[in-house]
Amino acid sequence: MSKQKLRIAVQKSGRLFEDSIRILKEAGISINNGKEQLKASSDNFPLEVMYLRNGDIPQYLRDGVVDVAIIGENVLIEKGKDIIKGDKLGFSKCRVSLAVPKSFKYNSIKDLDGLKIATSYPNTVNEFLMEKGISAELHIINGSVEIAPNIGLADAICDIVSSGSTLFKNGLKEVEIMLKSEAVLAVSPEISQERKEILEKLQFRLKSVLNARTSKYILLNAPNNKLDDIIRLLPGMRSPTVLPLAEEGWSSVHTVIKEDRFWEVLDELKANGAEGILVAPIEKMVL
Ligand SMILES: Nc1ncnc2c1ncn2[C@@H]1O[C@H](COP(=O)(O)OP(=O)(O)OP(=O)(O)O)[C@@H](O)[C@H]1O
Ligand SMILES: O=P(O)(O)OC[C@H]1O[C@H](OP(=O)(O)OP(=O)(O)O)[C@H](O)[C@@H]1O
Ligand SMILES: [Mg+2]
Repeated sequence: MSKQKLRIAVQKSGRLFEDSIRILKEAGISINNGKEQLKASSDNFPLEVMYLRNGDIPQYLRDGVVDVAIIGENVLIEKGKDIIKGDKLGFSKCRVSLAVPKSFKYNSIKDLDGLKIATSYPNTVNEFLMEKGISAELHIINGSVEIAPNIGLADAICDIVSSGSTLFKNGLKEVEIMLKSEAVLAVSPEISQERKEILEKLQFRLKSVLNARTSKYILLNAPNNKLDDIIRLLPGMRSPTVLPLAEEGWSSVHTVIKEDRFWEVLDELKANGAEGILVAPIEKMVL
């Protein structure tokens, strides 16, 4: 095996840290030192982990000092348009939105023309406003953006929204969603061919973890005369496994299903005579 290691940047502390480490672990990659070290190696996969500030990661990727990173799409849109976005990782889902005080009579984006907007995402806001032909004065602040209207610093804000509770607590309402974001595996445009090969192995493992997370293994008993209908509802990976039950006229059907699809088809399965429906988690799923 090659001596080269793939260098991955992971947020040192914050919203992305725990889920980033968890997904690497579920992909079978053990990371030795704690994050106090700022740099750690895996002993069972050619990977070196650098713990960095989220906001600094696009520059490290651009310079080729790290090869890949787990980072919010929103940060790439703000300051890493030249970075390859890579696969979505399914966590840290949020949106970047404009919000105004509840009492603000908001009809359209035109209402923000000439006003002051506080944000940590100036490029994203500027681009959005420019597209709409609106000009506003931006106040760039790094945190606690939602407090800006209350202290008279701005008329509106642009920040990350997830549950909406920070907006609510600060008496604000979301009026425009500028973009939706989740964690992605971003890739440096400078990555070497040799490290790209390691990256492909990592991507394959991450996909298996993500497929497993969103899928369930389902087992049920079905009367034989309804098997065709039930199989139509549960196409599975290639096709379901059908095994005869000890009781004449009945079969056991085993298959894999996306979790959200399960709830959609449950009533139809029951209407077709399915019984004893069991749903179990899947640890890894290799397609
Ligand atoms: N409330 C939230 N819900 C879901 N995802 C979020 C939320 N807030 C932030 N995120 C996502 O997690 C990423 C990291 O957010 P976090 O607040 O931990 O870092 P930061 O303070 O912006 O960065 P740094 O590491 O530079 O201090 C964001 O870029 C965004 O993609
Ligand atoms: O819609 P909500 O679920 O309330 O989430 C949104 C809040 O979460 C983030 O802040 P965070 O808690 O990461 O604090 P920070 O400003 O210190 O990064 C973001 O900047 C918002 O303030
Ligand atoms: Mg934050």
